[in-house]
Amino acid sequence: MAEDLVRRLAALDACAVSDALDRLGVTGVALGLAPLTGNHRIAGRVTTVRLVEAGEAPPSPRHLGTAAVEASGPGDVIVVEHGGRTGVSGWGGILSLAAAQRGVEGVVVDGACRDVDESRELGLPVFARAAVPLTARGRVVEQDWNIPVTICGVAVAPGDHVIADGSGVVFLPGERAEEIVGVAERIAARERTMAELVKAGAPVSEVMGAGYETMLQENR
Ligand SMILES: O=C([O-])CC(=O)C(=O)O
Ligand SMILES: [Mg+2]
Repeated sequence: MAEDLVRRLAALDACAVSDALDRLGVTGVALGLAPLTGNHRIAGRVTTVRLVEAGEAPPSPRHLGTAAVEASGPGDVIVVEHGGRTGVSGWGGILSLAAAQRGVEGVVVDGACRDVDESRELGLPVFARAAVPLTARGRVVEQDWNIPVTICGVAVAPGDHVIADGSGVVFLPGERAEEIVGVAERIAARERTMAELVKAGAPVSEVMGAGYETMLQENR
């Protein structure tokens, strides 16, 4: 069931899901993140990590993110609350290697990451605010993982779903994911029909007429 939902979500894109959120009046678009490792689309269930400034949490005997990596696999996306920090990395290449080995779908960081070239070569998609060479060590630490976090102002909990592509990152609250995916599928189907009409020579002013302007207000 959960796997089926991830498969259906992965067949969509961030814009169709964003439109579904608009239609349903649900918050979930995380503004300010972009794919740093190439053109990817990822979708999956959320595993969370929260980072804080070193000194705000007891020193840890393990590097940030490692527990989340070891608990994750195919169908999972690791989501790192990094407070929007762009001056220090909240994710790196050895973490990406371990995540790729486990089949993790990708990583979302609300802040900067490093070793971007390594992650790209591994084919491990990383969405973040920026790239920076500065290590996390001595600067930020993991305060906790598998807990509710805030990503670009959006409340995100373990078990929520996420889709990310070249247009950005969109979260689907756990209890509404099925409903949101259903609405997004209908929006995507309608857009496919519109694209076919444009390819067949229909005027775009008609295809994207009043029906397009109001389609996110309709209750169907
Ligand atoms: O030290 C760090 O920030 C983490 C790092 O480079 C890696 O995971 O390769
Ligand atoms: Mg490294």
